[in-house]
Amino acid sequence: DQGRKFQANAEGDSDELVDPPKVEDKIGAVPHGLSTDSDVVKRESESISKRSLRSNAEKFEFQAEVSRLMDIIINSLYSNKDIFLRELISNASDALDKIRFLSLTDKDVLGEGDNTKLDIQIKLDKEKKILSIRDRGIGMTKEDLIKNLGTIAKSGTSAFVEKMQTSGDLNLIGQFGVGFYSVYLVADYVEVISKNNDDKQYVWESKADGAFAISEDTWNEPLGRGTEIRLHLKEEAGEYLQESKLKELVKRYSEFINFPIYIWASKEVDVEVPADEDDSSDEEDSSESSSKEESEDEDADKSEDEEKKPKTKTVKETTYEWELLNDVKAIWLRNPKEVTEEEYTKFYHSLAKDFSDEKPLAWSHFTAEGDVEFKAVLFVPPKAPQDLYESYYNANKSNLKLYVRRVFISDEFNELLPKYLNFLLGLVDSDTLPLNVSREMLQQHSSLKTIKKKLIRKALDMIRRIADEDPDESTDKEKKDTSSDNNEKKGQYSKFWNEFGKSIKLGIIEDATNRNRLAKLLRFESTKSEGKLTSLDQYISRMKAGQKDIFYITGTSKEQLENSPFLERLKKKNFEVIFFTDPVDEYLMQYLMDYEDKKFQNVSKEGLKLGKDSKDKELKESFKDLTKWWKTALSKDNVDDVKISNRLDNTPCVVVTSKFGWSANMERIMQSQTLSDASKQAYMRGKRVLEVNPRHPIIKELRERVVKNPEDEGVKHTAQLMYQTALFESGFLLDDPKDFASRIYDSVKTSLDISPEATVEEEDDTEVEAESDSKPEADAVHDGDVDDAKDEL
Ligand SMILES: Nc1ncnc2c1ncn2[C@@H]1O[C@H](COP(=O)(O)OP(=O)(O)OP(=O)(O)O)[C@@H](O)[C@H]1O
Repeated sequence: DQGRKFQANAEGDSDELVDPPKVEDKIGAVPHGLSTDSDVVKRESESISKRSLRSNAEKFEFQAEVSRLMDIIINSLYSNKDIFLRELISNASDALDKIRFLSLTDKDVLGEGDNTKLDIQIKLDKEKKILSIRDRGIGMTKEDLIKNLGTIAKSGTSAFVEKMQTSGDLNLIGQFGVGFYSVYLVADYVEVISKNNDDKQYVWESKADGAFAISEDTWNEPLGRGTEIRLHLKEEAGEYLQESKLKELVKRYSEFINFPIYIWASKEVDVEVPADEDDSSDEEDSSESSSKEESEDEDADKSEDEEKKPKTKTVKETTYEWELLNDVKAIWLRNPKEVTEEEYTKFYHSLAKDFSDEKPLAWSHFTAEGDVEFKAVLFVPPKAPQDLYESYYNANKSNLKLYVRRVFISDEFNELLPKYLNFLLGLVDSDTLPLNVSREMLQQHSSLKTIKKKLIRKALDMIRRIADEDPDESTDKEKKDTSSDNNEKKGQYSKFWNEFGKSIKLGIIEDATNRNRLAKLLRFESTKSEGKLTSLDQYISRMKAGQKDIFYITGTSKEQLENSPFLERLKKKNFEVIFFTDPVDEYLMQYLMDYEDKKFQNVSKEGLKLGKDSKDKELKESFKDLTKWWKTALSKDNVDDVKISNRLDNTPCVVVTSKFGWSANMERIMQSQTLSDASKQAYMRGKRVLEVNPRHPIIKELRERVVKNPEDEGVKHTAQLMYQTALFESGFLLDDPKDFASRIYDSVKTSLDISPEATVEEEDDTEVEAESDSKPEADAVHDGDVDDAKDEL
C-alpha cells in the first residue's frame, strides 16, 4: 500500500471515481502540481511582504458594491467562520463541472496525466499559516479573474450587502452568488492562482482594502489547469490549520460534492532505521515539517532479544498522504430505501445552499423507466424565497439541475419543469439524453417532454402526499385522534399552502392537463371551514342534497366577505360558500370552471340557483311595476336589468354582474393595475343587474309609491340612492361619489326636518379678506349645514 487511504467508501461507479492523486512517501517531495514549502519560500521572495501586494503587478479597484461587501465580511463579528470552506469547495466543484462538460464534446480540454484528474485538494502550511484549496477545474483567464473576482458586481452583491445591514445571516452568502468573498472571514490576504486552457497562469491577490492586483505567474509551480486559492489566515483563525477541523468541515458541509476531495494529511508511522551512531548526522535533512523521535525504550527491549541482527531502531516519522474525505457516490444513484431522512435533509441543504436547520417539507426520489430513463430527486423547500413571484413571467429560473449520466450539464434548463413548479429544488440525471451534444441541442431533445411530464406527475404526487400525511387534513375525526404519532406531519400542508399556494393556483391557470390534479391541492376558507383551510373534496362532501353548484365569493378579505349581502340567504339556508381573497383567485376562477362534474358559481354573479321556489313566478309578477320602472330609471347608469333576488335576506338590494364579465372585485383589481388599459376595462366590465329583495319593507314601500305615482321626484331620488348604496355594498367603486354624497346629505336633511331650501351660512370674512382669495367651502356640502347636523347627531 502506497499510503492511499480512502476514508469513505468508494465502491462501485469506478467510472465516476477519479484516481486519487499520488501519495508521496516522504515529506518535502513535491506532489505534482501542488505547491510546496519551498515554493512558498520562493513566492515570499516574489512578494515584497505579506502586507503589501506585489509591486510590479497590475492594480485594480474593486467595484464599489464588492468593496462594501468585503468590508462587511472582513470586519464581521460573525462567529460561524467555517462557511468559507464550503463556499470554496462549491466553487471548485462548479469549475470541475464546467471542464467536465466541455470535455464531453472536446476530450482534449482535459489534457493528459494528472490534469485529467478532476479532484479537489486541500493543503495546510502550519508554519506560514496558509491554507490552500486547489481544483483542476476550468480555471480563470486573466480577464475572468478581473471580472469574476472584483470588477463586476452581480445582482446578488447589493442584495446581500443590504441584507447584511439589516439582520442578515452571513450563512446565506452562497445563495447570493458571492460566496468567494467569505474567504475574508478567515484570511486577511488571499492569493488566487489560476490557469485556464486559453491563457497563461495568473495570480490574483488582495488584502480586501479596496484593491486587488494581477500578475502573470512566473514563480509558482505550474498548475496545468485549474485554480489554487491560498488563504493567509488571520491570527485568530488558527483553528483552520488543524487537519481534524478541516476534515470535520468537509464532512459536514461538502458531503454531496461529486468530485473527490482530498486533504494532505499527516500520519505518524514507525520506521526501522539502522541504529548507527553516525547516521544521526544526516537525520535532519528532511523537510522542516517532519519529525523524528527516537523511541529509546522500545529500542532497548528489542536490542536484548535480537542481538545478532544488525542494530536498528524504530523511529516515529511523520509522513503525508492524500486522504479522501468524501463519498463520491451520488445520493440519487442509491436505493431510496437506503437513504436516511437525515441524508435527504443534508442533501437538500447543499442543493439549496441553505444551511439552516429547517427540513424540506417533502421530497421524492424515484427512477423512471421505459423509453426515457432517468433518476430524480425533488424537494419542496420549507420556505418560499422572497422573490418567488416577483418576476414570475419574465424570470427564467429553474432550481433543477440536469445531469446526463452523472455529468452535470446545467441548472438553467427551463424545459424540465413548468413555471408554476419553479419553487421545487432538485435534480434529474438521465441516461437517455445524449452526452456529446451542445446544451442548445439538448434543449430540443424529444425526451425532455417525457421527462417533464413525469416530473410534473411526481411533483404533484409528492405535494398530495404532504396533505395525505397531515392529520390536520383528515376529515375523519377518529383518524385525527389516533394519529398522534404523526405529530411531525401535523400542520405541514397548511404550511405548504401558505408558502406555495399561489403556485398551485398559477398551475391551475396554466396547466390544463393537470388542472384537476391541481384543483385537488387547492385550499381555501369558507363559511363552514371554521377558520381552517378546507378543500374542494371536503366541500363536496358537505354539499346539501340537491345542491348542484359549488358556491364561492371573491373579495379583499374574509372578514369583509363574511358580512356580504350576497351570502345572506345562502347562510340562512345552510349552503357553504368559499371565500377567495387573493387577487389571483379571480383569474383562477376564469379557468377553473368545474370540479368533479360540479360547476362553480360566483354568488355575486347572475345565475345563482338555490333550488326551486314555487313563489318565484308570483313574486316576479307582483313586482313587475317596480322592476320595470326602476330599469327605465337606471338606463343611463348602464344597468342591464332589475330583477327579484333569491339571495337576499336583510338587505334591500344588491348589484350583481353577468356571468362572463368581471366581478366587482375583479373590476377593482383591474383599476388598481397601473398598466391596465381603460378600453379593455370598459369592454370586460360585467353587465350589471340590480336585484331587489321582495320581502324587504323599503322595497315593498317603493313598489307602493311607484304604483301610486311613477313621476314622484322623491321616489326617484330615493331609488337612485338605493342603487348607489347597493353598488357600494356589492363591492363596486362608485363612478360619482360626489353625487352619492349629496344624496345622502339630502336624506339626512329630511330626516332632521331641515328645509330642503336651507343654505350654508355665509362666513363673516371681513377680517381675513385681504389674505384669503379661496372660495368658501360651501359648495363642498351643497346647501346643507353640516355642522349643525353633526351637533344634533
Ligand atoms: N475555483 C474556481 N475556479 C474557477 N472559477 C472560479 C473559482 N472560484 C470562483 N470562480 C469564479 O468566480 C466567480 C465568483 O465566485 P463566487 O463564489 O463569489 O460566486 P458564485 O460561485 O457565482 O456563486 P456562489 O457563491 O453561490 O458559489 C464564480 O462565478 C466563478 O466564475
